[in-house]
Order: sequence, then C-alpha cells, then structure tokens
Amino acid sequence: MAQISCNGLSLGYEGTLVIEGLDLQISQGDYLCILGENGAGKSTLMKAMLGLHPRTSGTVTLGDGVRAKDIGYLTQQSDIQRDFPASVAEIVRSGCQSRLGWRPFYNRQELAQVATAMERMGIAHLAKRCYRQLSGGQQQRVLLARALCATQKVLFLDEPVTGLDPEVSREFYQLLSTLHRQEGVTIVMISHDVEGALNGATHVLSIGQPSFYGTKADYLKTLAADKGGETDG
Ligand SMILES: Nc1ncnc2c1ncn2[C@@H]1O[C@H](COP(=O)(O)OP(=O)(O)OP(=O)(O)O)[C@@H](O)[C@H]1O
Repeated sequence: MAQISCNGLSLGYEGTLVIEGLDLQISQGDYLCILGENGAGKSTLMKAMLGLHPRTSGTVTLGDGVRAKDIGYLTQQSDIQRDFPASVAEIVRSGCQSRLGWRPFYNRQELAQVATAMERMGIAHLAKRCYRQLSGGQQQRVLLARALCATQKVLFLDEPVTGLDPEVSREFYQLLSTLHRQEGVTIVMISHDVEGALNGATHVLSIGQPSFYGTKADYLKTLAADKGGETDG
C-alpha cells in the first residue's frame, strides 16, 4: 500500500493551473527526487501533499499508517528563518510540537528523541549555540534533525542544499542516504542540483518540459535516448 497517492491532481493559484492531472504513488522506502524549472510547481505540490495547499481537482491520499503530521518537512529557508534567535536544541525540539497537543512540556521520550536526532546529525555539541550564528551547512543539519523529530517514516525536503558548498552538500546527501538505506525512511526531495540529488534516488518526478515520472533507471534511459536523438539529428 502506498504512503502517499496523488490521482488526477491539479493545483493552482487564483484560476491559473500550475500542475494538471498528476498521478503519483510513493511507497515506504522510496526516495523520490522532484525536478523542474523555477516556477514549475514543485513546492506547491509538496505543500498540497501535506494538506497545506488546496487542491483544484483530484485527490491526495495518505495510507500505510502515515498521517500528514507524521511527515517531517524541511522547507526552503527564508532570510528571516536563517536569523532566528533560538538555540539549536530549541529548534530541534520544536519538531516534536505537533505531538504536544495540550501538554505544556515535552515528555521524556520526546527529549530522548531530540538527543538521538542531534547525535545522528552530528550537532549534539552545538545544542546550546544560537542557531543564527551557525554556518549554512550546520543550520541545514539542525533543520534535518528537527524534521526527524517529527517523523520516523517520511521526510519532505524542499531544496535542502541550496547555498551550501559542494563538500557540505555531499555530506548532507550522505546523511539522507543513511536515513534512507539504514532506517528505511521515505524521502521526497525537491532539488535543482540534479546530479547530487539523483545519486541516492530510486524514483524521479520531473514537472514541466520534459515531464516524467518513474524509476531513476528509466529516467536515465530516457535522458540517454533524448541525447542520442539529438546527436543523430
Ligand atoms: N502565493 C502565491 N500566489 C500566486 N502564485 C503563486 C504563489 N506561490 C507560487 N505561485 C506561482 O505558482 C507557480 C509555482 O510555484 P512553486 O513555488 O510551486 O514553483 P517551484 O517549482 O517550487 O519553483 P522554484 O524552483 O523556483 O522554487 C509559480 O509560477 C509561482 O509564481
């Protein structure tokens, strides 16, 4: 059973459609890379799958025990977020917030989860540091640890390596691959860094021209065939 299914999904803003009739199925252990030009509708699709953007038509169905609040979401960072005056531990802890309900404090299990997430992301030593004083790569690790506190199942990442240098990006992809391979976390990532992002991916969705949805192996075959066509012609 799929964790997330989109059927005939169309999305837009004020009468303008950005995505039309999309069919998609994401299952446990998939690593889906979403590609497309600026403005193609990638972030809008991610928000719609999280229930944060209204559908124009079609359906988004969550299954296999996944609810929207079980999805860890690492959004594109704005300058205001980068400048947030909180400690690393506070930011990571806020990943548990959706489970707090009316409780005023985090429980022992949640605090243990926060500590584990920081260990796994290699940022435990930064716990008391102020978030806005960290480097871009450290900040992304903090946000990934935060997203991990929200989920053990599914991670959504919107352009997570934007602004990071190639070495730090590589480390970040390695962290994601470890979560994917060793812990079976489903990963859905939007990226403009096609080469880096495709490395660990199992599936590709390309929105716009050319559009594609399928396994990475089939995507690479399509690309090779297109290139062959170009040289033949
Ligand atoms: N709040 C909004 N109101 C109106 N139009 C919007 C709004 N947000 C996005 N759009 C438009 O919808 C289209 C899709 O935007 P979206 O952010 O989903 O694209 P994207 O593929 O994620 O782009 P990028 O790669 O630049 O992040 C764009 O043309 C954008 O201008």
